[in-house]
Amino acid sequence: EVDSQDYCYAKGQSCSTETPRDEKFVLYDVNPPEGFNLRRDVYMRFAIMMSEAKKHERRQNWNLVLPPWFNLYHWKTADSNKPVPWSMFFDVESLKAFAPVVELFELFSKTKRKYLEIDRLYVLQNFPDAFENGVFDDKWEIDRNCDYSGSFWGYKNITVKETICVKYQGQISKLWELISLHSADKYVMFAHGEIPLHDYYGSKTFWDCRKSMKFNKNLINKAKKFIYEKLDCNENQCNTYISVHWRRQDFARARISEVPSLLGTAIQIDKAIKKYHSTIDYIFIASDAQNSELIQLEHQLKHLGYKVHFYIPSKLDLEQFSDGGIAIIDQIICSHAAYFIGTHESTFTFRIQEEREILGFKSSTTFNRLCPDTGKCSEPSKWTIVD
Ligand SMILES: C[C@@H]1O[C@H](OP(=O)(O)OP(=O)(O)OC[C@H]2O[C@@H](n3cnc4c(=O)[nH]c(N)nc43)[C@H](O)[C@@H]2O)[C@@H](O)[C@H](O)[C@@H]1O
Repeated sequence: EVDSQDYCYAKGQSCSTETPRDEKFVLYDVNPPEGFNLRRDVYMRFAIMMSEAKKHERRQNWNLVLPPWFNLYHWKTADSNKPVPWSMFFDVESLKAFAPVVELFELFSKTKRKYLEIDRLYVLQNFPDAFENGVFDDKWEIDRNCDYSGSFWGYKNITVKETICVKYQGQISKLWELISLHSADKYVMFAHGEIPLHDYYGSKTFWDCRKSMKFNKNLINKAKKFIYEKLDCNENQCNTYISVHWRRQDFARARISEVPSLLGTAIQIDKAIKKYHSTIDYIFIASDAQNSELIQLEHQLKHLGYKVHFYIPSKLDLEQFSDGGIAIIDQIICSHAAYFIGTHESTFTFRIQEEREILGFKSSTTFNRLCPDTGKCSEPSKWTIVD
């Protein structure tokens, strides 16, 4: 470990309180089955908490460690048992301009440590009854010492001094109350980071943080090249194509009251185009569907006179970008379309909608959903940008 005294003397300074030794770190992890796009929202909760901390004198030395992408349930193609840094998907300099974040590997290189011992790991858990006495209060309660079944993103050289289970509900800023229980702690981790909620969802700070989540340049370039070559557009707001996020797999099996059949999807896309943009004949479809379903949908839409495009990664693209990068490229292409139709309650769709708000599209071109073939179809929630 770099000794902060040596650091100060080497620089010929007297040691102020702001030395590397004083830097403290919050780490967090998310429930393993949660997907990529919910995890992006969990990051925002922590990033906003850490950025707000800069306003408090006693919290200014806290940093957030970006949890590597590791073993994601939906990512089956690439080598998913290697921890992937955030720079693969995001512009980390842009994240840093919003909040004090470091990649996990940077933590090792920064301190020249070979191992990391976390002072305290809080395993967050839900209260059995969130609405005790009919009200949802923000509260936490230390439960007991307990075990953690996570694997620290595959890092064998991370250990913990003490693991504590805590029932927790409410705003994320209350985590400071837990942190302050042991003021000498330098490395504090929260497991089940998805449990604390945003302090203010949809606020200006929320959107500032969201805007800072710029994608990795290679992914943007790949998506823009596709848009230019296949969808004939070189602008931020394209008027040459309509995009659809067609979430299938578990949604098609377990949410049949909320999603359309294959034929129903083609009919709805056709209707939406006729209603809003009758001159457009390019359709871009992002989907997690099986190839056989994509071929059938393409066939239906071609039959109705449309030119259908999918982004199909080459083997090299897959190796270079991995499943996560391919999903982002799909999202970027959807974001620039004249009109977007998403899947109800898919976080993949939500992130595209946010991107379109940032790009300045009219909300009426963004908050549209595929409906079930029959039965009720509620309006999608509209989370519009606050500048
Ligand atoms: C009901 C919940 O839904 C949640 O999914 P939902 O919010 O849509 O969105 P995600 O949490 O991102 O999970 C879906 C994953 O499936 C892939 N995927 C989905 N749609 C597309 C697409 O259009 N293109 C590409 N390339 N990949 C796609 C992608 O790997 C993505 O991370 C799940 O994470 C939860 O486990 C649970 O199933």
